Amino acid sequence: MTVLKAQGLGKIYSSKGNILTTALTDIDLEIAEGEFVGIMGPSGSGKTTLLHLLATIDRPTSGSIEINGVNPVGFDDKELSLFRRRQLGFIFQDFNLVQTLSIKENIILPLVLEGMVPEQIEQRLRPLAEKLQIAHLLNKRTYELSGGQMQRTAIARAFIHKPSILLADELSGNLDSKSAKDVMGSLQLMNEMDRATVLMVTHDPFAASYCKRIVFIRDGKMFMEIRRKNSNRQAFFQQILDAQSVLGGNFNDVPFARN
Ligand SMILES: Nc1ncnc2c1ncn2[C@@H]1O[C@H](COP(=O)(O)OP(=O)(O)OP(=O)(O)O)[C@@H](O)[C@H]1O
Repeated sequence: MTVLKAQGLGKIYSSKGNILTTALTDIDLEIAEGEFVGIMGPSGSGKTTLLHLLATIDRPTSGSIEINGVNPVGFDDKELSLFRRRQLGFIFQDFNLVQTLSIKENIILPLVLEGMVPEQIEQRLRPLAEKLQIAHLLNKRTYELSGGQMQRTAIARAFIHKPSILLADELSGNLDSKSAKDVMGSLQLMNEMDRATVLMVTHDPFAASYCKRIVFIRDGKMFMEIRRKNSNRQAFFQQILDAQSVLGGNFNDVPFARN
């Protein structure tokens, strides 16, 4: 089943003085249920723009987007935020957790907003927290957690309402290599065991090596796509590095030692 379908997506920004910047041109992207897709490309190639369009945070200049068969084009702001809250799960580089809430309160927030009863919330929370190895942290506050623990909390919050797709923006960007490994392993677990559909933007070839498919963009256009053939993540990591060298440009590379 197709979860996300983008056709002919284009984005032109106009800034002060009527200067136009073409950020994206004619992007087609289809993501099926259970896929784990990475978007990579040199700095300024349009990755964040693409993620914002797919997340319905920004509107395309041309083309269309369907999420779960729904094109949100005519939605007003209120309908759009409800659509986003129900259909999408977000994971950000800086975690975006609420500091005044406990870890548990942070995770269950999407269910509380939907008015779910406490027993049902608990039934959703427990197995998810255990799977992400944060069950022992539920009564703590965000400042008591490590970066990796905070990001696993953010994954739990993004997934607890069973969104159609998880959208992640540089989720390993603020993490040391051990935490990045744990967080990517957790995301992989959600993908493999719970069939979470994941789309992530990343600069980091190590994080990207957990994906099953990588879409490379350059100068706002689709450049190439590579797929992981088997469970050999190290081989895929090498394939990603090779693709980056073909692509050229500034990738803000991270040390390769992580592999
Ligand atoms: N709000 C904006 N107004 C005008 N131009 C913008 C805006 N946002 C992005 N751009 C331009 O659009 C192009 C694509 O930017 P985008 O941030 O999507 O790239 P990126 O691949 O995410 O880059 P990076 O890896 O450095 O974060 C760039 O030329 C950028 O300067």
